[in-house]
Amino acid sequence: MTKKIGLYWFTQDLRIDDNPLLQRASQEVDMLICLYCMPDMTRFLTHYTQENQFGAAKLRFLSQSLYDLSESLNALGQRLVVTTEPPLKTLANIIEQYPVTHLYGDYFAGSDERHIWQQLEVAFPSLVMTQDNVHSLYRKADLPFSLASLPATFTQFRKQMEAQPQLPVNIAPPLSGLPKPFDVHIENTIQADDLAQYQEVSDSPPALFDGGEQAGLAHARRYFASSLPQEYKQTRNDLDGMDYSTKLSPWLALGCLSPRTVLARLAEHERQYGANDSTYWISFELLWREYFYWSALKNKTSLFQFAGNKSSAPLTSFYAQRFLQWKRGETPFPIVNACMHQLKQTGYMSNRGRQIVASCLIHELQLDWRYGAAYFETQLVDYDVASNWGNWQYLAGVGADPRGSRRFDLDKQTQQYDANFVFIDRWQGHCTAAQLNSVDMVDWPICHPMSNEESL
Ligand SMILES: Cc1cc2nc3c(=O)[nH]c(=O)nc-3n(C[C@H](O)[C@H](O)[C@H](O)COP(=O)(O)OP(=O)(O)OC[C@H]3O[C@@H](n4cnc5c(N)ncnc54)[C@H](O)[C@@H]3O)c2cc1C
Repeated sequence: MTKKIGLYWFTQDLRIDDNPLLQRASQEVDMLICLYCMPDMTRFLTHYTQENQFGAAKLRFLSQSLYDLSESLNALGQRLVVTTEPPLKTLANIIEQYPVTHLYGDYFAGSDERHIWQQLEVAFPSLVMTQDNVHSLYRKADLPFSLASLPATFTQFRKQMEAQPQLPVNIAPPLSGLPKPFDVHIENTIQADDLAQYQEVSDSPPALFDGGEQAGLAHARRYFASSLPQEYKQTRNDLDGMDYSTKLSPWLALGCLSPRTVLARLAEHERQYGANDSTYWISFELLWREYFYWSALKNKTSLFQFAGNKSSAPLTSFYAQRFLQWKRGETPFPIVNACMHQLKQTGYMSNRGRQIVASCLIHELQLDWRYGAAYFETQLVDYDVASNWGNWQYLAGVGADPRGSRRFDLDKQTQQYDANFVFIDRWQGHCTAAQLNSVDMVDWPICHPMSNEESL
């Protein structure tokens, strides 16, 4: 009998625990290839961000996560192949050159991955291709509506999901082993030792997060064993520190942690400490993540379009200088600068901070929101296509917000969240020379009046 050879394409599902798709592959095929293709700075990203590489914290977290996955796969008798070659070319080459019978992949929220999947479906009609929801809390069959009738707002979505008799938090049983690896020759692979070396980027500050499933599980265990979730709702809008919010997003974003596992830990916490408004609010935020995920699947490429899912685009222009100031944290707004420095150095920014800097880019700097979203994509350790682009659209008034765009008063935000400038001082937000325009409407350099000291 001919052997069944499977190819598992890892993307944002870098884990063994609660991975129903890997579970399925382990039952269906005799041999398996486990593949991950490193993300690259696409032309789109380079164009929108004027950057040519990802942030150091993001790369470190990713490589740690891949190293951890590779170790876990080894322990189950498997091997992870990591390549810098693009996914479509790599997948197509493997399927053409080797007797691959089955292909497995997550239900990707990203349109690039979905496009690749569709191209493979057309090119290899006899290949058995299986997708499952590894990244999300729900599976498609759990939704009480079809994707086409996904509610237009988060509140409607949440109400319908919460009205379900019981949240379907079925965690896949642990894997006891995996089919043997099938040997393939792939160009430009990265060895596990090199992934380990990636972890130490010499000139970057100490990392906030350790990548990988083991670190993610340990973090979730620690967080939910503490009393922190009891006051989450009161603290979640803080700007700095590790304890004011769950800090689960980096592991959730790369799929090192399953959202179902997080909900199970939350339920354990509630049994031990009691449920309150704050513990409920953690599941509320996870529902936001879920809403953005299903919206991305429904809205497809409009997630990246200027007008989003509206009929007309916002009125903006492009000011290269302003965008550069925003990225570098050199705007006239100290709180924005502090947040942007924090992002650059750590790969992380609080939810409040993200709302503040996005509002600044959209309203004060009057830039196209996609420049901001793309820059976040290159820097965030917890970058998630659906949550990132969905939140940006929401704030720009072209997404799922029934209220239209949201402008944050930056002075008020500073008074409310950093009245004593502790955060601004720590992240060096004061930028004395900052001004928005360096040239006037006919490109003539603007001379600002000299200060008293300079004029003496
Ligand atoms: C402009 C902008 C861009 C963003 N980009 C991303 C992104 O790329 N990846 C990402 O995971 N989150 C993104 N968020 C959402 C949110 O800021 C982060 O999830 C949160 O700050 C992560 O920290 P935490 O895990 O401590 O969150 P917590 O406050 O502890 O929340 C728990 C979990 O709920 C989810 N969550 C919380 N808030 C949101 C939200 N607004 N939208 C979607 N999910 C949410 C996350 O999975 C988070 O880990 C963005 C928000 C804004 C305003």
